[in-house]
Amino acid sequence: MIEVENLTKIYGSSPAIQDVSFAVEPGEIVGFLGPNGAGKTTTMRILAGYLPATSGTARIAGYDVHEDSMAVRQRIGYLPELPPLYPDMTVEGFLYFVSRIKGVPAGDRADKVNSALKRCNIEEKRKVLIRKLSKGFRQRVGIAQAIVHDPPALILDEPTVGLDPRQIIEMRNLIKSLAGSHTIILSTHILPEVSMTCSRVTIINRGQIVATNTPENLEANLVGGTGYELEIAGDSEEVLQRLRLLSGVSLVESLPVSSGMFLPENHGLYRVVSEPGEEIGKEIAAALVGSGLGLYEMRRTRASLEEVFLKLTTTEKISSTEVESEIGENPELENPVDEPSLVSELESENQAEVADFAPSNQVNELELEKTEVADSEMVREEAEKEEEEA
Ligand SMILES: Nc1ncnc2c1ncn2[C@@H]1O[C@H](COP(=O)(O)OP(=O)(O)OP(=O)(O)O)[C@@H](O)[C@H]1O
Repeated sequence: MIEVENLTKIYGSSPAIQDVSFAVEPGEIVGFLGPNGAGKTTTMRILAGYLPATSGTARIAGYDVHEDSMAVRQRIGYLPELPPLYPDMTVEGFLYFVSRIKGVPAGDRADKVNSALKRCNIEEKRKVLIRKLSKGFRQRVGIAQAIVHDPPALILDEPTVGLDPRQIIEMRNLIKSLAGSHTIILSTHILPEVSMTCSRVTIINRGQIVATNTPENLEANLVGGTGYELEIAGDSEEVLQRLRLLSGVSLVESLPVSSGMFLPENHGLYRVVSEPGEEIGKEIAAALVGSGLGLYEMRRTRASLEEVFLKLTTTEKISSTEVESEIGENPELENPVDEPSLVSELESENQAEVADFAPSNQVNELELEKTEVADSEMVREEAEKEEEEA
């Protein structure tokens, strides 16, 4: 559903992302995980058609995000880091408005809006002005606007940023409930987000993909095999010998008893690590119990996703002088453009024009962003007019 091949984006002379490739299968939720500045937002914006890549391709449902941006926009829902909501519209009015912009036929709008309100659990807020909503509810309205036209793919950029712990849980549950009927890519720098929400994770660091796998496999690969910690009663030499005789074992050792920990006499702590990919918990238990040794505790231990993440992303930080000189050289950093309005669908014609005349997608980026801002202002006015009429 989402295919990204060798995507590169260069700002000035520094690459924000380099040769990024990954794919998201239909119905999957993939986490795009990386530390600050890794290139997540850049990738999400390219996927959503709001930023042209310097090179490489990205396709959604078979359509190129640059060449067929109109077709792509009809097939995606995009939640930028700062959702573009109109504070003086009611939730319902805003969703009607968005559904119209997204091309939902007039006769279907009520159904689509009701369904988005229901799925995001904001039905009781339908008549409330957006500016009166808490951050958590605004974020749900942000998701509702992304799904109101029922797109097959959702691109969510840091969907839980700024939410309190309860709102984070609610948002994760909402995202999980959307999987299956939607293919989702969500960017985050928060680890539990991916292990709790995503079936696969792609880790990006300093603009490059450093790993793609399920959270479980990433953890298992780091350790090599599965680790087991055991509390066993019996002669220590005999215990070690029994464990070493097991097949599929790569390491057996006795562990020191930490101070403050009480163990009955004749009990000891041990650690066993299996060969890569082997699960030998049952065999360990059978061998110990079969030989009359007392197995009091057995616990599987694995590297946490946090360890994997740190291992893959811990690199030297650029010095502040480098950052300053980067800012000095690049006017875009000094004058960042607002996150594009979701309603800049209207820009598509202008964008097509820009694309026609620009020799490479690198050239038209500033034009594209200017168009986004201009359109967002135009649409804001239109939205206000519509609200007054209502
Ligand atoms: N308009 C721009 N001009 C110049 N450099 C930029 C621009 N936008 C982003 N960058 C740079 O590109 C790199 C990737 O930025 P990006 O915003 O994609 O990272 P991120 O992973 O989303 O970070 P965060 O988690 O902090 O939002 C950073 O070094 C950033 O400074």
